Amino acid sequence: MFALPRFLRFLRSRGSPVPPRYFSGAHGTPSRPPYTKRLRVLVDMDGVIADFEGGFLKKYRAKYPNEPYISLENRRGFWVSNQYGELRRDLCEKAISIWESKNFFIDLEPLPGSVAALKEMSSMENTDVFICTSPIKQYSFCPFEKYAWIEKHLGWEFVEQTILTRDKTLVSGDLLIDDKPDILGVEPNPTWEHVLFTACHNKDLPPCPSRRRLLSWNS
Ligand SMILES: Cc1cn([C@H]2C[C@H](OP(=O)(O)O)[C@@H](CO)O2)c(=O)[nH]c1=O
Ligand SMILES: [Mg+2]
Repeated sequence: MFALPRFLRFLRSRGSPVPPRYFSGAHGTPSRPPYTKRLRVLVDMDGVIADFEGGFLKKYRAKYPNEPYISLENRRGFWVSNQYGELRRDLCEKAISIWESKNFFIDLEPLPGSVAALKEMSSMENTDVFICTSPIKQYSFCPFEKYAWIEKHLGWEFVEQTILTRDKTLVSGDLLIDDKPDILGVEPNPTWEHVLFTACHNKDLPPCPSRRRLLSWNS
């Protein structure tokens, strides 16, 4: 399990220079002097840099003060609406109404240390950082608010580095830092290695020796 400083050292070791013959452009001309392979890091948004779970619970409790709720400590399973539906069937729809509402995504707080960590990673030599996030299917507000959130908290440069997709397996990269335990799509062999970001809903999953975990953005 990585804490941030060790993770950053790991990134630096992955972004090491390689001989020119592996990375040349058309007709043997160097593609990007000084002949380095750049490390491409894809960073998920909700549950990794934006506090989806905390923002959900706050708005759910404000909208439904008399309904039961699940504390972050007791959250299990990726999909919030599934666990609320198990608590009581009609709570599934009530949960969905929260993230389908205007201002849900723009109002999310950044997760501690995430903004500084993204800026640090993107300033590292030979490292390209992209935000790779899935919008919800009800698209009235979410896609716009995700871009607006990124500009607000990370700056305009990161809007340029943003990929919105419902299928992350189609995006090429070296690493994907994501809180979802299973990232599936049409591509059975994505190019990236999935680093699981620890969140309230996945903290109790049994350790998986073949998958790295990043504990948090704080050292
Ligand atoms: C419905 C739901 C969505 N999400 C997030 C994940 C996706 O964003 P991201 O790819 O940035 O993690 C987005 C659409 O599903 O909403 C949750 O994290 N939990 C949920 O229960
Ligand atoms: Mg996520």
